[in-house]
Amino acid sequence: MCVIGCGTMGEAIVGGLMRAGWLEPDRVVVTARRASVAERLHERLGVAATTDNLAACQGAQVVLVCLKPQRFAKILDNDAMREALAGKLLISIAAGVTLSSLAQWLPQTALIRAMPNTPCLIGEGMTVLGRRDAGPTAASDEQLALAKRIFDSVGVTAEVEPKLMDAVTSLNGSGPAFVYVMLEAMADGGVMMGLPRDVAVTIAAQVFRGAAGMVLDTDLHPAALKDQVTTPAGCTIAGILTMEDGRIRSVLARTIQEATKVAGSLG
Ligand SMILES: NC(=O)C1=CN([C@@H]2O[C@H](COP(=O)(O)OP(=O)(O)OC[C@H]3O[C@@H](n4cnc5c(N)ncnc54)[C@H](O)[C@@H]3O)[C@@H](O)[C@H]2O)C=CC1
Ligand SMILES: O=C(O)[C@@H]1CCC=N1
Repeated sequence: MCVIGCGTMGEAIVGGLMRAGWLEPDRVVVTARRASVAERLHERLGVAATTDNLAACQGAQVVLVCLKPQRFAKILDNDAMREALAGKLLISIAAGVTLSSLAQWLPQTALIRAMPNTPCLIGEGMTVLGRRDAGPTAASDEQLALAKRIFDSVGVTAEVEPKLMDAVTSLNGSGPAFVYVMLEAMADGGVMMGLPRDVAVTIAAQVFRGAAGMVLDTDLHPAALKDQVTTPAGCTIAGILTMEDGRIRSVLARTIQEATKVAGSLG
């Protein structure tokens, strides 16, 4: 396997794969733009690291591209790369780089788009996969299963139609940042009411973790879970009405809508 552009996300995924025992260090090569960065990656991850993207792709069966969207064309759209990647599986995690663009550059490569998020770093990621259902660049069921195994090692995976990748880029890829803003704001409220900052942040983070677990581990709708907390004439409903006065639901939903629009323009 090779990881082209091994930055924040690439390192999270490679680290997760090795921790899960899924990938031996001698089975992966990672790339970076600068030799000093490659050297540091080699030291941190214990894997081969190079600045030579072409050689890395030539020696790999599976190629995970973790470059920023604007770097894709320069690195992938050339004959040497087309030849190196023909008949192989390429998985791109970039926002906004469509399967159509990838197929134009690499018409003989099996292609999968994946949208992971930074909690992959701690094995709590969510990754959403998309592939074309026909044509020379459509990944096979076996290739999709392989991609799923890769990302299952750093969290949970799901599949959507390719046309929904911008929506999952926003909800899933950007989602952690939106949660951090909400978490920080709730902790600020605790600080305002006298809690020490570290205590407030720990409580807020555990509230998000616990509440998310309740949604995932029970069959209950979020609204039913909210009702469990909301004592008549109690403090929770007082807080919820304040949230609704601030139009928090439409603000959050529109956040996903706006980020989806921008995600679609990044490729
Ligand atoms: N950061 C996030 O939360 C998420 C990012 N993504 C997508 O993942 C991709 C990577 O994002 P990050 O890891 O955050 O970015 P990053 O900037 O940390 O990683 C990109 C890496 O590419 C390397 N690079 C640049 N030019 C290169 C070249 N010519 N050859 C080889 N390597 C080169 C850089 O050294 C850098 O380490 C982006 O396309 C982004 O849309 C997807 C989901 C979540
Ligand atoms: O903000 C971005 O463009 C990237 C894609 C998803 C998360 N971060």
